[in-house]
Amino acid sequence: MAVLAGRLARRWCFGLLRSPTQVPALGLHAGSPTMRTSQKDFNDAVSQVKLLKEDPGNEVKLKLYALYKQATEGPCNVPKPGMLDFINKTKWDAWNALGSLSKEAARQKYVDLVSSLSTSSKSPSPETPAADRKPPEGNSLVVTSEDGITTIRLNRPTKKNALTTQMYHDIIAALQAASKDESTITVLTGSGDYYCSGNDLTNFTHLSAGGLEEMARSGEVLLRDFVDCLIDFPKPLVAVVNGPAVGISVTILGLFDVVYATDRATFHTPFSHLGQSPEGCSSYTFPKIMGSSKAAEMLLFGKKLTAQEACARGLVTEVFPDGTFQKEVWARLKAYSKLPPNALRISKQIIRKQEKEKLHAVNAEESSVLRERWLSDECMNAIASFLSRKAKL
Ligand SMILES: CCCCCCCCCCC/C=C/C(=O)SCCNC(=O)CCNC(=O)[C@H](O)C(C)(C)COP(=O)(O)OP(=O)(O)OC[C@H]1O[C@@H](n2cnc3c(N)ncnc32)[C@H](O)[C@@H]1OP(=O)(O)O
Repeated sequence: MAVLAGRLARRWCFGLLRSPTQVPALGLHAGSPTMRTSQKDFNDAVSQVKLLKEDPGNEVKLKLYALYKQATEGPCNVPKPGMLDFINKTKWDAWNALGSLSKEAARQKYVDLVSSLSTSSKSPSPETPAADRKPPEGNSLVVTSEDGITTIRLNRPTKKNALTTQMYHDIIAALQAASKDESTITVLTGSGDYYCSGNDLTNFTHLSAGGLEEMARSGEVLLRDFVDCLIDFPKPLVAVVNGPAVGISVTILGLFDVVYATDRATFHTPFSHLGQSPEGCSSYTFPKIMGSSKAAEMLLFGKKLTAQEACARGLVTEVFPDGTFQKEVWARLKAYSKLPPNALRISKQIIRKQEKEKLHAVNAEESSVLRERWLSDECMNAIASFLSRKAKL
């Protein structure tokens, strides 16, 4: 019963706002600085929300929800939902945060907010440069093969390429195909300004009938399969880090053969902030790559590294100026892809062979520890906090 995060979010915010039965008759007057907002203004704003051309995003939808409740029912007067009821708890928090704001003031704020959205969500004019338009969220993963290079591109730029559960499955499938195709080198990269913002935190809202325990169990299996696939990948694996990288997109870098980064990239793993623990074999590869105290600074305290710092620590192979990043990196990879594929394969095998067994054991342990973490109060509170946009990591 996995439900995509966006659809879920849309359903819970817009669903509530769309029901006409939820627009009861209010008193006629509310205040703007000089004029009062009428019931009609408010009702019109409620109708306008349904006609918005662009999804205004979860943060705005949450504000609209809270203001609507405050405007129609007054201060939050229902019991706080349980800790595991992420979505209703997030909504309750937003409504409750409005405190004793009067119905009139809430109505006014609602109307103002909708009016600002209606102005900003007008379709872009034909003159809008293509680069300023957001590409549609169609294929979250794009796989291409050219010049001896198979490229797996994370393609959810509006969500900073956060990894949905479907994307983990798709990456596994893409890696399996790439390991057998004609290409010499395989590349992982991102679309837009981010490389990847890590695990999509809304993955945690996809509760099946088995509840939280079942979600954590299937999360453990998926994580282990995903990382196993990287450990066993037989060809040179290159990360082309086109922007900031967070969480699992950073931890798995220790399993890549080469990591090229733009100087705009940053690297951080905010596991403690999220009540979680390291994965991607980073509990083993990071201390080995950069020494235990530097690894601890990243894995325990979530220290964010610049690309240059990550390079100095050995996590990144080379940093390129952002302006020439794509050109230089792809030119180099094209040259490397002309090397004899079998020699590359065999050399990689020799380099990695000694480690494989250890890496699989580390992966299994990290995944199992994470399963427990996902069920902890610390983790659940952190996810709820992200979903209610209280925290930016
Ligand atoms: C038990 C089930 C699990 C199943 C899967 C198992 C697989 C294994 C999991 C392994 C464990 C992995 C751990 C990690 O990766 S931990 C790291 C998780 N990532 C984060 O904590 C980053 C959270 N995001 C942010 O802090 C910021 O968004 C960021 C700094 C990345 C960017 O900030 P900025 O202000 O520039 O942009 P916005 O915040 O406005 O972001 C734009 C929209 O993108 C959405 N977004 C971004 N990152 C994520 C994310 N990680 N998950 C979900 N959504 C994300 C953000 O909400 C915005 O959306 P809206 O426009 O709709 O508001």
